Amino acid sequence: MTRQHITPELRGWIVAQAQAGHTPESLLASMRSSGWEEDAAMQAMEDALSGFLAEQHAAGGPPVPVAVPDIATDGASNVLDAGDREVRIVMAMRNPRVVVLAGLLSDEECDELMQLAAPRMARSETVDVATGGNEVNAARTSRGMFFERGEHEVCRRLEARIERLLQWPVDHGEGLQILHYGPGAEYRPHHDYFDPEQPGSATILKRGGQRVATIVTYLNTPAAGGGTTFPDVALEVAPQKGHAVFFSYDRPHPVTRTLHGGAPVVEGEKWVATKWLRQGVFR
Ligand SMILES: O=C(O)CCC(=O)C(=O)O
Ligand SMILES: [Fe+2]
Repeated sequence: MTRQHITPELRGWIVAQAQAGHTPESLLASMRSSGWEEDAAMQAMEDALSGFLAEQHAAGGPPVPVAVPDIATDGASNVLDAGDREVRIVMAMRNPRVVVLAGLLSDEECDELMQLAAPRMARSETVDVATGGNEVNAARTSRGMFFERGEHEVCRRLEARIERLLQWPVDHGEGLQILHYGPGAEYRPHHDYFDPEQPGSATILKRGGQRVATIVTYLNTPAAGGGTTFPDVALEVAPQKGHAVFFSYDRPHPVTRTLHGGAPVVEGEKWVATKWLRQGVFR
């Protein structure tokens, strides 16, 4: 394939078409009909759009999007093969990308994770973006702990299912985090990615790069409250034992509309297992 030169006019046209919501397929068809070869047209589209996004970023716009894990939800079936278990799609939305799954864990597996975590629970800390260390945070009144990746058989099972459903290597994930919320406890809305503007982020990002997706699995069903909220899109996911909510963010920026939180538990308690997926290998 010869790489054809993209004139500024063509580049402008490609960007304008994409912004107007035309699909890559229709752009490709237009370029093919004006004599472009398919491979060259695809390359030109990619060059034009990535060049445009890089300029936007340089001009203070959002960072350039990266590839993120996803769950295939456009097939005819709402049943997914997680390897050793079938998992069902409860709901899926595109922007932000949010998918709710049923049956990611069995009741017994949920119980086992809570039991294994219980003796190790401490007041939750969040990563201190100013220093790269950990801090206790008033916006997060849960208690929590981290398992090492693959620390127990039940962790390995969950990690293998997630790897298979997301087509994202196990070693691109952090260890499971278990959180426990008592009555009134909450996790106020936040983003899970690391803010590149913060001085501590560079240190954090050396280990595995950015977080690009989250999967929160509910280990029990709270008596009342404790939903996972997405305030940008007024969505609330009801916590149910064994269900999980997946969401992805292709850049560390609010344009991803992935602001989310754990609403206060009104009655009873709430246990979750959170898995964060990274861009690269997390060691
Ligand atoms: O508890 C929830 O519903 C959300 C947990 C969460 O946002 C997190 O662990 O990052
Ligand atoms: Fe979160």
